[in-house]
Amino acid sequence: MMDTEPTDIPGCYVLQAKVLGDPRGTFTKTFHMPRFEELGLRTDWREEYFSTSAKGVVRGMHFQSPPADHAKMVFCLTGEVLDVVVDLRRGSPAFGKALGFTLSAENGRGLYLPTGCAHGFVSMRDASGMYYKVTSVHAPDHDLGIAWDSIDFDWPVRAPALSARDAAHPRLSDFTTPFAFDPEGAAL
Ligand SMILES: Cc1cn([C@H]2C[C@H](O)[C@@H](COP(=O)(O)OP(=O)(O)O[C@H]3O[C@H](C)C(=O)[C@H](O)[C@H]3O)O2)c(=O)[nH]c1=O
Repeated sequence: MMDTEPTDIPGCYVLQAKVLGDPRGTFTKTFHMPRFEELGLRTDWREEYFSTSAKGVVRGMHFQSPPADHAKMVFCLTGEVLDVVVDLRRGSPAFGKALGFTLSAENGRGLYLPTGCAHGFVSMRDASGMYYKVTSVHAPDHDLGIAWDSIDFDWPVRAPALSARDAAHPRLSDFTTPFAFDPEGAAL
């Protein structure tokens, strides 16, 4: 059954799924409504999607601005990524803090991000598949980002493959956050 590990960003948790193996391969459950409710995690998901990335690709750092902001959960279904989250919530004790977590099909680890955090990753192997659930539908006008290399994080790549959009995001130092930290809601 799913377990969570708190991180140094309030409301951001590592999700540890149980990877069940047998001679055919593996079975990993990434969402279970009663368990998520028991863990105090959101269950009001509105969209899910997945992407595949070649080795050395960076996607991020993305978020959706209010009123389309969302909580997000991600799992790496194939390959391996270094998943990165940065806290953009004014007043958070971890404001501006960036953390990285190795996610892979083998380790069954996912990440749960509350609203007000930006998300990205670098693919560490070819064809790394990332699966997402988010609590709001895609809103192109609110689908924003921060330059991947402007956060306080030591990426293992120096010249990654980026989309033109990701190459053009503002730097964190030039960004005025629309998010405020809510100590009551930190668990979500
Ligand atoms: C997110 C999204 C994208 N799109 C379209 C827009 C583009 O034509 C195409 C690829 O979009 P984008 O380059 O933004 O995809 P990623 O760079 O993988 O972005 C994702 O990866 C980062 C790391 C995240 O954390 C975000 O959840 C998500 O934005 O799909 C849609 O039609 N619906 C959607 O919900």
